[in-house]
Amino acid sequence: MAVLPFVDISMLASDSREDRLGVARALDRACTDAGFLYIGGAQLDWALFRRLVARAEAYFALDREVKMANYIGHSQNHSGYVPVGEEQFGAGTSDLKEAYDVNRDYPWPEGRRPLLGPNNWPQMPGFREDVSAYYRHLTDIGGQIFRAFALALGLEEDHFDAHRRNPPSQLRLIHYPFDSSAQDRPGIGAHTDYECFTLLFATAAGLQILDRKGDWVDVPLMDGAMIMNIGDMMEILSNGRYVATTHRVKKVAQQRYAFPFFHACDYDYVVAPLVGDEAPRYAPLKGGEHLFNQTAQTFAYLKRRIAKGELVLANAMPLDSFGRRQGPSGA
Ligand SMILES: O=C(O)CCC(=O)C(=O)O
Ligand SMILES: [Fe+2]
Repeated sequence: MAVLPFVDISMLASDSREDRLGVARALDRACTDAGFLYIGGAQLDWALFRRLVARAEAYFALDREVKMANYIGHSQNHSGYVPVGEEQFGAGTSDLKEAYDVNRDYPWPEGRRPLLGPNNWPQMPGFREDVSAYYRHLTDIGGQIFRAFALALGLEEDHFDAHRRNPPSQLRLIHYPFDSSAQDRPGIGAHTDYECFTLLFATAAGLQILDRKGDWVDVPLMDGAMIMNIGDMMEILSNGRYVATTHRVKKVAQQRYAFPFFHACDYDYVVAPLVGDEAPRYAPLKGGEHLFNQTAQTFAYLKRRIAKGELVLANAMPLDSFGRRQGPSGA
């Protein structure tokens, strides 16, 4: 079992800079030591979480044909239903999970990007409203945490605000079905998250992280807390001070729902180390491009577009370019 640090972010909502700095220091320590942590705080609205679970349960219980009407492979900006088998992390293995993916709902024609456009919503009363309310809530919490990271990295507190006007942050509703015959398939293969940081809420244990020794360890759920982890882009921004920890969901022994929210900066924001006069250890990359390139390497519909020559990736990096390398037990 992993023993992860816990950070209470309540004081990020305080008017006192000293209070906010206190949280920033705790966050800095936790991210330097572990890269995976629990966060709790008075600003987390648990009623929104419960409504999200109820919507997910109702949605995933629909027939496959109904869900396929919103197949993500029909969308132009990566939003919609992800059937079992669509995502492949390792060669020859596909994840045993289905999902519904939404982005920032961006209706305007100007400024669209491969991961920024209008969301694809299912015909299910209340789904759009509750998922959007959760999305807005997590966007607010994420904004507070971005400001704490700015303080932790010695930047102006509002440093990231100007780079987060329309970030293509993704919210995934993931359902890992119970299947007793599939114990050896990964729920989700080993990976790092691509964005700055992820806030995860899940209904059951199952997540594992790769520790410093190269062993997979279980991450237990903690009551009243979300799980947070560093992604590739924060590893770059912090010049490796925080590391994107490799994780997976292994051998699902019970039905499970998980809701990761991946906090990104604007699509065109160039992600480069932001730490003073230290020598940069990472080459800059375009945030949205990295996110889309990594996504295109795991989703079957995007791989098909690449194979047909409809989609050409620029500057794509291997999937395991960040974080600690895979442990001895494999994916
Ligand atoms: O299901 C989980 O707990 C984690 C999911 C995850 O790692 C991801 O979607 O990137
Ligand atoms: Fe992940």
